[in-house]
Amino acid sequence: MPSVVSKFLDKSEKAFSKNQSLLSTAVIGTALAAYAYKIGYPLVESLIFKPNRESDSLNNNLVKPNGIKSAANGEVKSATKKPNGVVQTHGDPKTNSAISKRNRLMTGIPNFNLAFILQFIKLVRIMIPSILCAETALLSGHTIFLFLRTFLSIYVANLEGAIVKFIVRKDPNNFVKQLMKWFAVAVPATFINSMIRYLESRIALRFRTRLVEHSYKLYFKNQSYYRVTVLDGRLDNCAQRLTDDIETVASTVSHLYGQITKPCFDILLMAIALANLVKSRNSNLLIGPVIISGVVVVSALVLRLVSPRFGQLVAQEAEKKGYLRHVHGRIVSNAEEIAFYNGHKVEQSHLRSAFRILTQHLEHMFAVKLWFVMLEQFLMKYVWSGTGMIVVSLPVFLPQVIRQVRPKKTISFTSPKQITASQAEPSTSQNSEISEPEDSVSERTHYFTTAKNLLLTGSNAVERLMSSYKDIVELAGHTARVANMFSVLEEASNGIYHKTVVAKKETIGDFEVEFNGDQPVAKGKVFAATHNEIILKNVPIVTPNCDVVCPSLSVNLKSGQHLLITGPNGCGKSSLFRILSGLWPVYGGELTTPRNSMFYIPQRPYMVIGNLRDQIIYPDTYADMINKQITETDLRKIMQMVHLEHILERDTFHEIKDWTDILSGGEKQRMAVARLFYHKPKYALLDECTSAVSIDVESNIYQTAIDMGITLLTITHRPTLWKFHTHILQFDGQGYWEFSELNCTSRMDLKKEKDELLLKPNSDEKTQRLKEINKELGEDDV
Ligand SMILES: Nc1ncnc2c1ncn2[C@@H]1O[C@H](COP(=O)(O)OP(=O)(O)OP(=O)(O)O)[C@@H](O)[C@H]1O
Repeated sequence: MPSVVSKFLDKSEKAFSKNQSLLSTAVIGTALAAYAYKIGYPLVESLIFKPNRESDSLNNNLVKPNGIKSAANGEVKSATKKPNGVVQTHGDPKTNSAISKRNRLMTGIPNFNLAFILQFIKLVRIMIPSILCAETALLSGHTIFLFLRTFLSIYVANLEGAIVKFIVRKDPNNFVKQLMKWFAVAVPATFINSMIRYLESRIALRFRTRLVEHSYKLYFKNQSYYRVTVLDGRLDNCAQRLTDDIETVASTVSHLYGQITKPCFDILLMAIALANLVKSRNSNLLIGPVIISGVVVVSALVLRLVSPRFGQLVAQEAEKKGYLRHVHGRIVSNAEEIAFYNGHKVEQSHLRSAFRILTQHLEHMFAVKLWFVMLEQFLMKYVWSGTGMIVVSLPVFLPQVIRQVRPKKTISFTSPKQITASQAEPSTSQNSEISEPEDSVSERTHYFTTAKNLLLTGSNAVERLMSSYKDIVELAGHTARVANMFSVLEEASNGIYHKTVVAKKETIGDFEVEFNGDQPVAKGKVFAATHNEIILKNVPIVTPNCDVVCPSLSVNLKSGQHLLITGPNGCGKSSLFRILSGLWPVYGGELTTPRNSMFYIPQRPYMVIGNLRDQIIYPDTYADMINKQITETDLRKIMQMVHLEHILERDTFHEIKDWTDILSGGEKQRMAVARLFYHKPKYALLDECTSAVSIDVESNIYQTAIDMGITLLTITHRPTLWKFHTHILQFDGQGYWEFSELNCTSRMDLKKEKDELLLKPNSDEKTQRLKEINKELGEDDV
């Protein structure tokens, strides 16, 4: 069998021997052509198609959460989107325009450019707020250790040179001495290395803490967390930016500091050490550095030219990761509903699709990186090493060349020390004749090993500096996302919103939102109530999409006048609460509210992380409760008022549990009412907040609230609650409304008549009468 194979190989070798060189040339040529195409084509493409690409990618970024994105390719399908993102603004126009202008300067495709520098400076100011802070102290310590590390590298390079020299010289005594030194150096060297890593992690954590604190401050300022999700459409996934992106920025900046500082020290000190070494060999000081600098500069230019847009790629990756996390989050928070529906197929397909988008992007990134890294490695590993070898050989070969040209003049390879020694003892010429060749070889080995080590450290330093460029461009991607989040949060807290708006409905009434350029102006005036009154004078109800739901609403309500709000679905009842609470801008008219004396209870009650006590006192803390001199006995009474005493029989006030899952729908609603009784506000905005509570308990609750002196503004479809109200605001669903005193008896009669009519067989007369009654009751006409 082996003979058969060898014969076959023999034959094939003969067959291919003629074409072998041709074949190799073809393979190398094809590889080079493919490489040149891969590197060259994107360059040509970017030069020719650059403007279109940039605008495309910007558009894609703008429309994210509001436009509907196709799952597979991330294209926007929003058919009727406005050409410009509409900006909604309230607050001081001068400040707003200054903030917008500054923020506009800082946007664009993430790369190593002016926008990145501005964004980075902004983040650095947050991460290092002053010269005298913990971060500067840590950075100084880090710098000192990096510097010490470089010194040690030079010392070790020399030591290794000496060790090799004594091996070549066959001098065991000196070899052992140098080896002992080498082991002794290992102790501080390992300590310094560990300290460098420790300080890098500490700095990263400090930076992260600063950024997180700053972002939380902005996130919770003027309800920005609500505004950026509902009123503004620029932040696709705030959670991803607040967690992952901030963490990446902090760790990358901390890492880059060492990555750039250490090589700078290395290059500087290695250059000095190498210069001394070259000087000691009486060689030319200029040739080596000129050759090295030339090669490094050319390599850097080539890499800069062919470098893909890592910043943009990294920003897109973060965006896609954020989307995947968002889909996961939705499943976690709606697990029960999905399980009831058996909707796992749909949810799984959403997850898969989100994951596929991410993997497709990562594959694209890996492919782009492959070609770049190949070129990078070729230049840095092979071209530089070759150059290093040439430079190291120069002091060895050049004197030989010179000696051949000028044979009479002798240049020895001995060290300066030996030169002086040989000059001082001319009589020992016979000895030196024997020992000189051995000494000369060991000295040359010493020189070569030291120079090689120094050059290696130096070239590693330059390599790290150059690959830092890639890291900086990647950092630009994350920086852009974090800085952009800060800008949007800042603007949102100042009332500046950008949102892609879908086509408007027909204008209702004579109110139209006024635009300044592409910015709708919130012209309404808001006053703080002096006597706990609520007054709306010609206030329009306008949605974040700039749809006018009600053109002009006027209501005058005093404390003690309980208001019932009715109307068909989508007529603007909850929106009125949003305007009263200051969540939505006031686009016209005048609004007077006692904002701090109002307490809102939604239909879907929110359960906070914490124990049972925390559920009742929210948004107060335990310290607030103590300050208000409210005891657990008082809380127990409140629990009895809302008929939740049975929970106290099985649970204590102090156990932390997931109350969203533990409590039933009705129990959660009653818990929300318990909050109302704890806070005892002047006004309660009740948005169908007892729809899951039994009618008799609900009546009890309403009576208790009135007895406590709380004025009720209630949205409800239950006639049993009418009797607790004195006034009625009835919307007709067409933008019109009626505000009057509530005549409960006549309303009840109408309701009774409607119920009786519904039991009768269908007829034109019945339909006509039902229409009239529904209009009067402000109910949906079916
Ligand atoms: N965040 C939003 N962005 C855009 N439009 C919104 C937003 N919230 C509500 N709307 C729209 O505003 C209109 C009024 O909504 P609102 O919630 O006030 O209705 P509602 O009268 O409370 O209805 P329901 O009785 O069904 O609760 C609706 O057409 C709704 O689609």
